Amino acid sequence: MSKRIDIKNLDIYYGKFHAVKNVSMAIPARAVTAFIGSSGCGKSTVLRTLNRMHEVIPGAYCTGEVNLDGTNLYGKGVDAVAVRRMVGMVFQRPNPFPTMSIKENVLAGMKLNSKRISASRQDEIVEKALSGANLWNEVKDRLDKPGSGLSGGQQQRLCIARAIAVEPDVLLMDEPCSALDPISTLAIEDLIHELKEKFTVVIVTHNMQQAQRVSDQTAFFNLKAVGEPGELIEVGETEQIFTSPEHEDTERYITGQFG
Ligand SMILES: Nc1ncnc2c1ncn2[C@@H]1O[C@H](COP(=O)(O)OP(=O)(O)OP(=O)(O)O)[C@@H](O)[C@H]1O
Repeated sequence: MSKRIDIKNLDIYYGKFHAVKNVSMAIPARAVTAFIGSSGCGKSTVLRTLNRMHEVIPGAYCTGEVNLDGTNLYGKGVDAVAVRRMVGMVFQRPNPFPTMSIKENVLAGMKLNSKRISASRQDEIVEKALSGANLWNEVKDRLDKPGSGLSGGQQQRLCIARAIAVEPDVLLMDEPCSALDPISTLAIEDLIHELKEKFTVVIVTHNMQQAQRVSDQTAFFNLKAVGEPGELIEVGETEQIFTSPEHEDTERYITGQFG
């Protein structure tokens, strides 16, 4: 569990559109890495290539390497479904399966991955994943009720439970708090602190305070002009990026002068 990622010379395209140019960076294990940058610079695009999720978009492809503890996720014979099991994802809007109970939602990924799980093992997995997502105490007495009956913040924690139930190595989060109120946001941020003990976490956020609160490392992406590909401008320890960035564009972005 918890593996490092090494991105090498990654270029990403949507058909003929070159969306992101030549990204190389390391993402350490057992740490939180934040992707920041103005709208359209390619943060979500890069995030999606870390578990080959961009491949569900017709025409989208990338070149270069994404190595998970040394294994290239784009190497010959590597199965995209197996990759998504190792590298889980949580989206902007909580998206529990509406017709499924809380318990079924947690087990949804497991059932896709393995044939039969005994009832007692299912109970263990559900309790462990919901506890890991800080939701167990709130839902343990209503596991058979629909997941869609929970509050927005609870639904997002349910989605995190669903993602961690399959015990991935990496957890990708694409603006996981953008649809949540401030209290639910703080609950998710606290949870992210705990998750990094077990998982490598990568989070896209527009919220500078959030990047500073939750991440150990920050990567700043930028776009020279509309129609140009997004680029990684700099990556470093979060404190350094926010106190003494090397690039003028980073300084302007974190001080709110553009974006
Ligand atoms: N499915 C898609 N098909 C075609 N182009 C896309 C697709 N998704 C994103 N793009 C384009 O790729 C570029 C990068 O988009 P992306 O969503 O990765 O940026 P972002 O930095 O995450 O933006 P935001 O902060 O607004 O979410 C943009 O020009 C966008 O229009």
